[in-house]
Amino acid sequence: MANIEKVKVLVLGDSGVGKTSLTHLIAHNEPISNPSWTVGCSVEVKLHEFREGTPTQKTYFVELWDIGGSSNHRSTRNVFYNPFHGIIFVHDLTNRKSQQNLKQWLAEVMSKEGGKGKMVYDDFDSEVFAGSVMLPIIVIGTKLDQASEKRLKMKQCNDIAQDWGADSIDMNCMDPGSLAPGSSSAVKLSRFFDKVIEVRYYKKDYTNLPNAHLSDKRRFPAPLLKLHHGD
Ligand SMILES: Nc1nc2c(ncn2[C@@H]2O[C@H](COP(=O)(O)OP(=O)(O)OP(=O)(O)O)[C@@H](O)[C@H]2O)c(=O)[nH]1
Repeated sequence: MANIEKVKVLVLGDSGVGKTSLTHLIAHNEPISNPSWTVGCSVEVKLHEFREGTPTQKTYFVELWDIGGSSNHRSTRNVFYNPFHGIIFVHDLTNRKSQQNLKQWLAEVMSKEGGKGKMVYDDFDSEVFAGSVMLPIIVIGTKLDQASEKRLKMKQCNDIAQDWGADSIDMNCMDPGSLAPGSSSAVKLSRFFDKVIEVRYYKKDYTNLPNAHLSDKRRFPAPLLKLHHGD
């Protein structure tokens, strides 16, 4: 176990959207009955089989950094942000505002004062790789069990994941079957973690990896965020 390499994934979204519930389900394969309000940050670890079922299969640790969503802690939580290798954006399907607020979460996590200067963020551009920092993301909508048909239709018309070109999952975090092995949600999540690991550990050889073409959305549905340094 000592030699297992790890990646760090941030879990971001408004307070109460279900980040702790989601993180627990991913890490333990079972729902949490009574999640407490996250103060600061809590970290869960998942063992992930990278490129499962292929000759190059390898085990990695995925650290899931569940960041407390309360706006009271906005000014201090940036200590948890860097460095990280991917982001799970979480919103509540019964609360449209929580989806819109993900833009602010994106801006918050990408703005870093000091050090190398203030970072700015571009629109998501899944076609751009070279010469930039690459960041895999995925958007997860929670409380599917409580969302009305009307709300889900509205979301389809105004879907932030689509706007960003990101992959997305809608799910009930209280249902242990939501991420059942082989389900489309589990496959999407597994591919997202694969992507995080590839960008983190295989970046130099990325263009030489088999099937490592952004246009191949079946293999790499998670988009990449292009970052650059601004003034
Ligand atoms: N029915 C239902 N309830 C959910 C779901 N996900 C989370 N909840 C409930 O929503 C409430 C808030 O969930 P948390 O996981 O604590 O939310 P959080 O985003 O971690 O909140 P903060 O710690 O304040 O940032 C809890 O009562 C959960 O049981 C879901 O998919 N379905």
